[in-house]
Amino acid sequence: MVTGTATTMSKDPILKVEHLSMRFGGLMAINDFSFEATRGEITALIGPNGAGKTTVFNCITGFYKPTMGMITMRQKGGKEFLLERLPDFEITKRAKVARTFQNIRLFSGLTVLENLLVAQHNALMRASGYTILGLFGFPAYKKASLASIELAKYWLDKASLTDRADDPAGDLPYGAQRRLEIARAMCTQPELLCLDEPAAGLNPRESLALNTLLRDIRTDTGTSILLIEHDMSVVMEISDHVVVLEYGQKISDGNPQFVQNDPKVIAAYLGVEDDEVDEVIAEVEQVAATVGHGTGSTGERP
Ligand SMILES: Nc1ncnc2c1ncn2[C@@H]1O[C@H](COP(=O)(O)OP(=O)(O)OP(=O)(O)O)[C@@H](O)[C@H]1O
Repeated sequence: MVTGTATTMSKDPILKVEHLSMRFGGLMAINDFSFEATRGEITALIGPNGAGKTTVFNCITGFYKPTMGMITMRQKGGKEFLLERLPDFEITKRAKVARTFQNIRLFSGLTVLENLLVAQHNALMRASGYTILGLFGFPAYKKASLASIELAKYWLDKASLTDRADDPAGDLPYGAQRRLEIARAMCTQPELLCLDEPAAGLNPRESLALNTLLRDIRTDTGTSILLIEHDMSVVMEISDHVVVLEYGQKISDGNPQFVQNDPKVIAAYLGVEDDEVDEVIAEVEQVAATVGHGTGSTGERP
């Protein structure tokens, strides 16, 4: 029995991906993929290795131009941007979509605080009127400069990094670097934050700190989050909505409980055919019972 709810249409979508396809030579990495992310929610994009998750992210954030399809970002005020038509820097600046990468990309020689200030470069340059004189004379620049420090301090605190503010970013432990990357992305004041495997390589304590930071971002700022994640404990604990990809196609879409119990998802992760799922689960339960680790199963499909 599959419990939970499948997703239909979102009432207030911040992101709509429609019929997205991406071809690399002879390989169709993404094939007619559609989903919606709801404003103010955490949406997780999951799937086995090579399913196409990063390719979808790269299409949304302008690193790849999709072969086909439409990606619509709808801001709070109702303004819409077709992301597949914007250059990547405009996707951050105008559409207000920020992202982090699978491999951490901080300015490791700059301090933690400086990393957060660099992220606000665009706003500061605008306030300077794009002139050297502006930097020294414009009251607007001074005001913007103070505001940027306040914003950096806010995110230092949220990411539990205030005591490391003056240390080089490269000296931070791995988990703290991940939180700094997210804090830096938040300093661009995005409406949609895209995180590529934020929990990769984290220990359980760092994973908990990450979950807290992501929940705070959603609750305190209303920023919508789209994340790719392999760590199922993170996905199940913090996501409102989960979309599953396999071989570039959507195989499931719903709340975490629905997706976790969907035989198609179980089959994809076990690497078996859909109709073999019951058989495999029965075998696993039998082995668990034999070695004395009962699964506590009621006999229903998990
Ligand atoms: N630039 C590229 N050129 C050619 N093939 C690519 C390119 N980028 C991705 N691919 C291929 O597209 C498919 C999907 O890759 P992608 O990295 O999007 O998957 P993924 O789900 O993010 O995988 P993982 O979980 O391992 O990071 C893979 O077969 C990959 O080899």
